[in-house]
This record gives sequence, structure tokens and C-alpha cells, in this order.
Amino acid sequence: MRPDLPSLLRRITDDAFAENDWGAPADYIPELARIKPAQFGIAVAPATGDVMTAGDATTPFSVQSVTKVFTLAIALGRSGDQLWKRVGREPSGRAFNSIMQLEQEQGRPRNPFINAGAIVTTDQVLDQREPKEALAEIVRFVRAAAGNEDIHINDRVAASEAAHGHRNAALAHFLAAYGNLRNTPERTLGTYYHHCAIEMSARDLALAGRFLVDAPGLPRLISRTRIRRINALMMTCGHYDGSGDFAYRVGIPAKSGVGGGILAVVPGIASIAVWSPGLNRYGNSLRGTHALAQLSTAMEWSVF
Ligand SMILES: NC(=O)CC[C@H](N)C(=O)O
Repeated sequence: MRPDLPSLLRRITDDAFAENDWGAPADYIPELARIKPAQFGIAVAPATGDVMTAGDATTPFSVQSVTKVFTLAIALGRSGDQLWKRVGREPSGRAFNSIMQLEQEQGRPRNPFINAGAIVTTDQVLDQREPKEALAEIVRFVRAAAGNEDIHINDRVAASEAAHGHRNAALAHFLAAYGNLRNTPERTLGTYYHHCAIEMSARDLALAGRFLVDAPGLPRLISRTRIRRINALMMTCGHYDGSGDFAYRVGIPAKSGVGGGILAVVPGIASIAVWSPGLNRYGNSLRGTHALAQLSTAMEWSVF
């Protein structure tokens, strides 16, 4: 028998706080490095009924790479399958910020969820517009999905990343060298850092993820075909070189970010967000991954 969800969320949260090993926050973005690791929040937004939360579920955090899901939806909405000429749909088997593969594969990133692929997606969303117009579109989309007009970009986090963004700058320049960037590396990177610096709580993120659940009555921001495809990419590529292990342990489409957030989707059933800022060796939330494994096992939510 499946357990009662609110008490399961409380139990998962108690288990997280009983642990000693929280992992380490991202150290290459100074504004994120100083966040206390021992924090944990979880939220489940079911297809029908109210959102349920436990732990630090209303504390805002930097969603970082989780925004790649939203920018992908927007890029596909603006230019459809044209995007796939510039970026692939295969797992990379490499770290999110790997440079080597991009050179080997002549500037066409493996997928839209590694940094190189997300920089291309951002460039596509930017089109020939001013960065602030593209950012306004991204923030509007996220606010509409979450139903919260207060969601915003933390400029300090964006500036902190820009000041230390040598690897991303290298990736953007590689892309430009292979003719796979339409805007200057500086403009595209500035836009990319700012959308990565969107801040919201686990509760808001779970609500924002409902557009990928595909159930009657939920906000319909993109077509069903696109929902299915974005979920497929989240399943295969959402955790970088940890994607196989995540599918094995959790078994649902999900996207992580170095701010410690993970957005996960149980198709037709619920959107889930967890946040715990300490990361595992793949750069994915350590306690967050563990919590999702507990939740999907107890609820029998694995799609397999
Ligand atoms: N995995 C992540 O969340 C990485 C996002 C971060 N902004 C970066 O570009 O490095």
C-alpha cells in the first residue's frame, strides 16, 4: 500500500536532517559557495489537489541549470526543430562543463542540458534581441508556469558567476569558432548567467514544473508532443554523467542544478521539487537525489 504523501514527505525530511553528510555547495560560484549545506526542502504539486511541502520548501534558492528546461521549452516554441541542427539529443557521459567533447564533435553540443548545449539554446532564445527582452520572456514563462509574479533574477549571483566564468567563456568561444553562435559570446553568456540566476523556492519550482506533467486541468504552456520530448531529454540527460544512476535509483525525468535544486516529473501524476545545496560528485544535490529515490520508491512512481 502506498503511504500517505504528507507524512512521507515529513519522514523523508526527518531522514535528510538525520544525516551527517550533506555534500558541498558549488565552489566555483562564490555567491553559492557560502550557502549553508545543511538545508533541505521538498514540494510535490499533484495533478489534482494542493501542493504539499516539508522542510525548507519556501526558502528561495538559485535554480541554475534547472532553468535549462524552461529555456529549452521557449527555444523550441520560437524555432521548433531548427534547434536540433545546432545541438544534439544524446547523453554526454561527461561533466556538465566539459570542454573536450565540444572540440571532438566540432562545436555541436551533445544535448541542451550540458552547459555548451544550454549556451546554444540561450543564443537561439536571444535571437537578435536585446538580452533584457529575452530574459523578460524567460522570467515571464517561469512566473506563468509557477503562478507567482514575485519570481526574480538574483543579479549578485549572475555577476558572481560572470566574474569566475572562464570555463563557460571557453565553451562559448569554442561554439563561436565553429560558427554555432549567432550573438557574441559576451551577450549570450550574460543572458545565460542571468537566467541561471533565477531564484525561487522548492514550492514555486514544483508548481512551475506542472507544465510538464500532462494531466487534465493543469496549465498547458506547450504541446503534448513537446512535453513528452522534454521529459525524454530530462530522463536521459538531466543529471549529466549521473543520468544513468539517477534513472536506476529514481526512475523519473528530472533536471538538476548546481544551486542544489532538482525538478522531477511523474508523468500524468505530479511535479516534484527538492532543494539541498550540498552536491555529489556529479554536481547534483546529494540529499535531494537521495530524497527523490526514497519518494519514488515509496510511491512506486518509477516509470519503469
Ligand atoms: N549544472 C549547473 O547548474 C551549471 C549552471 C551554471 N550556471 C554553470 O554554467 O556552470
